[in-house]
Amino acid sequence: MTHQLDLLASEPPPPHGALRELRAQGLALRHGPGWLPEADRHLAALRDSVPWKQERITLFGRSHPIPRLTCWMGDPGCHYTYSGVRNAIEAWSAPVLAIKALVEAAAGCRFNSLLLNRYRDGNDKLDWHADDEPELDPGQPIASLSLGAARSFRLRPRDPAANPAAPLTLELGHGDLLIMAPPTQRHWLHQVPRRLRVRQERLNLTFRVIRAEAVRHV
Ligand SMILES: O=C(O)CCC(=O)C(=O)O
Ligand SMILES: [Fe+2]
Repeated sequence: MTHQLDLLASEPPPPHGALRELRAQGLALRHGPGWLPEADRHLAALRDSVPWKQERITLFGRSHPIPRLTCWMGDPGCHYTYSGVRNAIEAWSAPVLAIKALVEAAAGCRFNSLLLNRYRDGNDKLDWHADDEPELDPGQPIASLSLGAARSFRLRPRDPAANPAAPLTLELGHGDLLIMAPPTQRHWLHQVPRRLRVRQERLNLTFRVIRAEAVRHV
């Protein structure tokens, strides 16, 4: 079922576990508010078990901590370079595999890698980008699962001159699933802006498919 974006505000929320479609030019999303069962238990398990890292990026010759904690997980060989950071791969852990199985069933796709982000409070953020790195398979969806504090997730067309669709903001809450299907990453950018009033932390898991040709067993 396809909805008009401007009708969404007047629609009742979808039943638990259902995904609503959001479409615009070059954009194909499916959003399930509160989709994950037992979200509290998953949040506690991930918070305590994931080997969170404080990565740094170098801008104009100066090194800065990135404004969130991260962890890269995946099948052996699924390396991924993100904002110039070549992440060490962690092996899949049991708490993550439990969520991965549910997300794969909903997305209809097998994921071989995952970026976990931990926004410690509303000061942590993620700037405008698309998940369009060359090692990612552009024909596969990216599935994003959120736990903890609700945060705004903004999307806008990459080239507003070519794409007149209006920017949109989703509030991604505890247990929400957001599937970003092709060609979303090609035509749209997304961000998680700072929200200084948010004191609680939020975890986000983006499941991805690294192209077979890019898997390197070194
Ligand atoms: O935290 C989010 O909701 C988005 C994360 C994201 O866009 C990414 O990891 O590439
Ligand atoms: Fe992203």
